Amino acid sequence: MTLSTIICIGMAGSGKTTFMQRLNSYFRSSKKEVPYVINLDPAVLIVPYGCNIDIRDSIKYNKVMETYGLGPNGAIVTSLNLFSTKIDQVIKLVETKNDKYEHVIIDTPGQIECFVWSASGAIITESFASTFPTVIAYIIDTPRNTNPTTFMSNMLYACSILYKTKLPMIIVFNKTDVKKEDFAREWMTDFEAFQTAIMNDQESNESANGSGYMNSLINSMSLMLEEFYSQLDVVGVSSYTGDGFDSFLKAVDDKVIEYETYYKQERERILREKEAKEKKRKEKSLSGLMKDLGLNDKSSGDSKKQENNNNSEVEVISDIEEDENDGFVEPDIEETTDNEFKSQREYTFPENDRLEGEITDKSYPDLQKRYQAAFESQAKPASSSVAEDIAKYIRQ
Ligand SMILES: Nc1nc2c(ncn2[C@@H]2O[C@H](COP(=O)(O)OP(=O)(O)OP(=O)(O)O)[C@@H](O)[C@H]2O)c(=O)[nH]1
Repeated sequence: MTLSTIICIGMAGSGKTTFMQRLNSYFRSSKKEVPYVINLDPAVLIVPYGCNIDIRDSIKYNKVMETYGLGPNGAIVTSLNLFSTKIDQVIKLVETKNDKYEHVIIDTPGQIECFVWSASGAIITESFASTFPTVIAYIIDTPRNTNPTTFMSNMLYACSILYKTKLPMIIVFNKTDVKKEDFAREWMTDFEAFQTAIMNDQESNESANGSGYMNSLINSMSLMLEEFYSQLDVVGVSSYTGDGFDSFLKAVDDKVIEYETYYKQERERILREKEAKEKKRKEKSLSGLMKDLGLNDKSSGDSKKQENNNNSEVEVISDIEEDENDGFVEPDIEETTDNEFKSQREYTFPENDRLEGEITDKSYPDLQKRYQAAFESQAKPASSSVAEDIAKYIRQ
């Protein structure tokens, strides 16, 4: 069995959380399958579905605001940053579930830009995508996108996410119990129908929208979007009634195959290119450093070896920690509102490592020693004349 990941992204209020709740219950009732559920929204008050991993267990959003003096969005980004420092542990934990689960479903913050455009959002997405076949479900509030201009803006956002994440994407028109997604399908396949919608919109808003600039911009963009539409699967669902979830899961299966046949190779190629570039950059900066230190080629070769040796010994913080607790700690039951789901929780950060993410001597007792050893092995010894000069200077 191969685990695949579905990351739900969408504008605030598009219905991501309700969609996750329905998807979770749909898996259980219709597919007789239990999905592995992750909540990455640190600011949500109540999560109405059972979570296996909840960012709120590790990071207290209110405390992040207080501690760092941040506003709501800054605190979401900072919370994600803190969480992303431990993403390797989360991935390792999820990997151990490979035999038991088929799907991991992930809810993201409603403030879409906090996740999509932040470094941590990229790290989290990338970590999942490089370990499991990963699909983006872009959730759209259908009734609110009946205006062609709003529709176009939303599609451009989806387009930018597709090109940023380089992952297969399913456009999910949610709330079809209120408004069917047919109009959107038509706009996505028939350029003239979309032009007509724009013209109608222009006529009805003539007084408010005097200049035709916006509409001509939209016209040209819609041509560009044709290419984007061709890469998408489109489904209409109602998270209220459960309508359309069959098609959604079918689309997920198709996209997983697409991931395996196309995206995976493409990602690996990009990764190889990145690694080669990084290697070149490191070599260049190392030779620059050696030159600055006045070392000749032979010694620089030795130093390179030494550096490589040191690098191979360096562990990431979480590796050190892992030896101690393997990523599992007791969940903090009292502090959350959704106690009924708490028993499923599997992952929080260790208590002394919460929030500030500060590396203390207590948490990592040998870190200081290792830094010292690395420093001593790398540092250039001061010549005796320099030492004398320094001593003279101190005596003065
Ligand atoms: N009619 C209808 N309403 C829905 C549907 N899905 C969600 N809603 C409503 O849309 C509103 C927003 O839903 P949420 O699930 O909270 O949306 P969200 O995207 O998670 O919101 P944020 O996390 O705040 O960004 C709520 O009032 C839901 O009840 C649906 O399929 N049909």
